[in-house]
Amino acid sequence: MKLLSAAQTHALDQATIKAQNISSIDLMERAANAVTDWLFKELLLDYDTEIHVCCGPGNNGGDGLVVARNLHRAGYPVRLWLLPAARHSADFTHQQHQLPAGLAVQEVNPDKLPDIAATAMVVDALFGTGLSRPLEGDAATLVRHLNASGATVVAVDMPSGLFADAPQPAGCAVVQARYTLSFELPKLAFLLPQNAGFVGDWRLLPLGLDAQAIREAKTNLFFVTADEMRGRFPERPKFSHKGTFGHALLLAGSQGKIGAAVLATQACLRGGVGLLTTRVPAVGYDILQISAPEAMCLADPAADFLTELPDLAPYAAVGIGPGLGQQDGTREVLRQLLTTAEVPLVIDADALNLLGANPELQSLLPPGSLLTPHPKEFERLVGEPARDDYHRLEQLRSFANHTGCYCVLKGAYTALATPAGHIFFNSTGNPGMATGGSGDVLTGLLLALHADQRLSPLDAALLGLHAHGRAADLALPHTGHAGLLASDIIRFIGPALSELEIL
Ligand SMILES: NC(=O)C1=CN([C@@H]2O[C@H](COP(=O)(O)OP(=O)(O)OC[C@H]3O[C@@H](n4cnc5c(N)ncnc54)[C@H](O)[C@@H]3O)[C@@H](O)[C@H]2O)[C@@H](O)CC1
Ligand SMILES: Nc1ncnc2c1ncn2[C@@H]1O[C@H](COP(=O)(O)OP(=O)(O)O)[C@@H](O)[C@H]1O
Ligand SMILES: [K+]
Repeated sequence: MKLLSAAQTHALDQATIKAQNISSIDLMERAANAVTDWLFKELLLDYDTEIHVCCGPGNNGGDGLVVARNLHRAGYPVRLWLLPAARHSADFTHQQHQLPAGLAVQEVNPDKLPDIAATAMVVDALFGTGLSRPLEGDAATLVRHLNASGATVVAVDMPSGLFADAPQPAGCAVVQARYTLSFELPKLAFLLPQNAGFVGDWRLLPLGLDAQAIREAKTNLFFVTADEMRGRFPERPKFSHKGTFGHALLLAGSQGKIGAAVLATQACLRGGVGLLTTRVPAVGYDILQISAPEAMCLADPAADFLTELPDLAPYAAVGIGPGLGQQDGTREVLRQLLTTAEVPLVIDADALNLLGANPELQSLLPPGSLLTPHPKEFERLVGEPARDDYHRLEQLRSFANHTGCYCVLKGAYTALATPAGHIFFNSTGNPGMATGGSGDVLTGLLLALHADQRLSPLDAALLGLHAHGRAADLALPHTGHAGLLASDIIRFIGPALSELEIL
């Protein structure tokens, strides 16, 4: 799915109105009816629920007027609050004239704000994508009052005060929604950790926007859905053999962190690799052979950390990083790998930290490699803390662009930046994955997919990120969030990948 800016969203509304020969009021009715349907179906409101609908002066407010009208007609005791404003949009004014006589309407008085019980439901229709500056004055006062009430806030399109595609200054008033009901396409703001407290759980409601206009909209930001990934993982041909799926080399582990090598090894095997050789320091040899008999093990001459790069000739892809440590000898293994490898590289964990501590190594990165930092590793890599999540995305894009590499930023909605400047947000996964070893599993899985010559580097990365989160989602009913272990993710890699084989 494309992520569009506020301006593009507006243009898409206009294109839909033209293509479908409808009025903007028709589109507003569709939007507001979708919101009302959702409230009926999902919130199961009692007829004595206290409901407040707060409307701003634009079309977001217009949506709110229609929602209030719908709820009132359905017999709910709705109170409608209008924010004082010098001007209103034409569609707002039109909808204001359609309000039924029995519906209680009041203008917000900042000196006597509405009494709102903590058990109430509030529909926030103050501002949507038309927000042009941070909230202040009456609007900010009302928003702070709503947030303090403890009521369940359902935001229409956007939590009011939040920009769809840009940061707002710290401390600004922004609605803290329990749910945000947006239309058809998500907004970039929904995917960033700094906005989680405002957006709450977000849902996309159908609006029937013009498909051709969506196809033609230009963007370099995408939210990757399960529907889009289906059919992109090629089935295994009947006469395939282990050579068909590539021989991968994994460089991992150090004294006390052989577990990371084991997890990445097992995940790589479950990722469908044809053959896997794992290189560990000698201390890890027995452990690895016992815990992953399907993998071959090459012990380094050193006991506790890697000091020598094996001959790379047999391998279709190389992964490096999980549990590696940052010893000088290991740094030299990394340097040698970067200068000699002619196959795709997957670079994670301490290999990233070594790249951060030794920036001269970054110029050796073979173009097309995949790096998988979490935000802290990414900060070490670029050597500069991000101002906010939007700035971090720009750093990510610029890093991918100047190194010619694919670079991931891990977390909820993991982002993948490509050398061409696109950013893809992953849609799978859950907070149970915030536990040691989840990232090692990702590295192993990505390595398997990079060794599979049938996949482009981009498809390998997108499929790996999607399947990793999906495997954790499949494990969740068996473990719960707290009980989810990295090894549970490994168990469900197979089923997660199978889902992606079928259209
Ligand atoms: N355009 C369309 O056809 C549709 C629009 N829809 C709704 O319309 C919304 C966008 O409507 P608008 O473009 O009218 O924009 P908004 O309703 O989000 O806000 C614009 C209004 O708020 C004022 N404003 C902006 N920032 C302010 C601030 N900080 N303090 C005080 N006033 C401020 C503007 O001057 C303008 O009057 C969407 O979010 C969505 O909810 C939906 O009804 C679907 C159809
Ligand atoms: N709240 C979350 N929601 C979804 N995915 C998450 C969440 N927290 C962590 N993850 C995923 O789990 C993995 C954690 O990786 P990482 O931080 O490297 O862990 P480790 O180094 O312990 O293996 C990443 O793929 C990340 O996207
Ligand atoms: K809103």
